[in-house]
Amino acid sequence: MAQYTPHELADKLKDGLLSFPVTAFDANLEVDEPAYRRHLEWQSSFDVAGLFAAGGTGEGFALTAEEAANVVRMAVEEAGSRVPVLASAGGSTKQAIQNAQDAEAVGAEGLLLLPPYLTECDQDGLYEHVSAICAATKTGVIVYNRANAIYSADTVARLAENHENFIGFKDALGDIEHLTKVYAKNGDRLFYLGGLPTAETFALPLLQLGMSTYSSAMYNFVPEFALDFYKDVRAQDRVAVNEKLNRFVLPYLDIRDRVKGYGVSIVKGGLKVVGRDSGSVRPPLQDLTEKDLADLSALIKQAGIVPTGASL
Ligand SMILES: O=C([O-])C(=O)C[C@H](O)[C@@H](O)C(=O)[O-]
Repeated sequence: MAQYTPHELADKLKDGLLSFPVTAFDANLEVDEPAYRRHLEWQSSFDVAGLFAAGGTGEGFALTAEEAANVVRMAVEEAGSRVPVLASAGGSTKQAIQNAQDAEAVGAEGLLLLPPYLTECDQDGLYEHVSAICAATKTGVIVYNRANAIYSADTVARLAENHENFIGFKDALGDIEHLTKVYAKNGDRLFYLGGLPTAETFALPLLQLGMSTYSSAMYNFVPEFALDFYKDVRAQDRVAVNEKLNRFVLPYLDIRDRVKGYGVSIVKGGLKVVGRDSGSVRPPLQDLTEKDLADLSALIKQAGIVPTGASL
């Protein structure tokens, strides 16, 4: 049973950092329940505003619907009393409705709606797709603006007008003109979150466009650093943000960009480095090579951001 109304949820999420926990796998690449629960316990022990289970960093794209529902259930059981847990929904409209209802049944407070799979779509079709999902759940729905699902300012406004539980707009496109139009038209009716890969990189400029928060993948393995970064962003402390970009985030991008799909693999690599192994990534992703892992380890150490209690 949800503890927040959709609007209470939006209020909570918009003013804090958002965690997208990895899904732990064992040596056979099956979901590793104990390791996942340990990770959730750690992730929810800090001051984050929301925890999105089985998202992109959680390899939701590599989970079956049953696995995803199970992962969300564990997240609610483990962390739900401390921080609101949200789930992902994707695929066909019917599949996304099923994901939404599975998530609601296990106590998720909200939903991140991923783009439909393997097709093009235009505004009326997107409107119908999102409308059907909003109508099928009482929980808050956030659309993910990326790939084939680019929501115009008018479509966002139409959804907001017709669905009370439509609460948020997450962006992974980074088109300034588009974001300006969406925010200018919809203002505080929604909350806005940045979701470009390694969201810290863009966090300060996007704040000016109304995006008061973002999904932090690196929060998984350096939570204290990620939270400090978010504080600096919200304080609009450009000097502090730049210092952290130079000390860790930008050199981190250099390792992340060595192989396609490393955006997730590097997060699991970071967890290995800090002694909180969550296993390998599932195909089609690949684990960091030994050299890349060693470089990441050296960078975390050199940046002086080893999490409390860990030793490298
Ligand atoms: O679904 C997800 O994991 C994401 O939103 C992508 C990442 O969290 C992205 O924002 C990042 O890499 O920081």
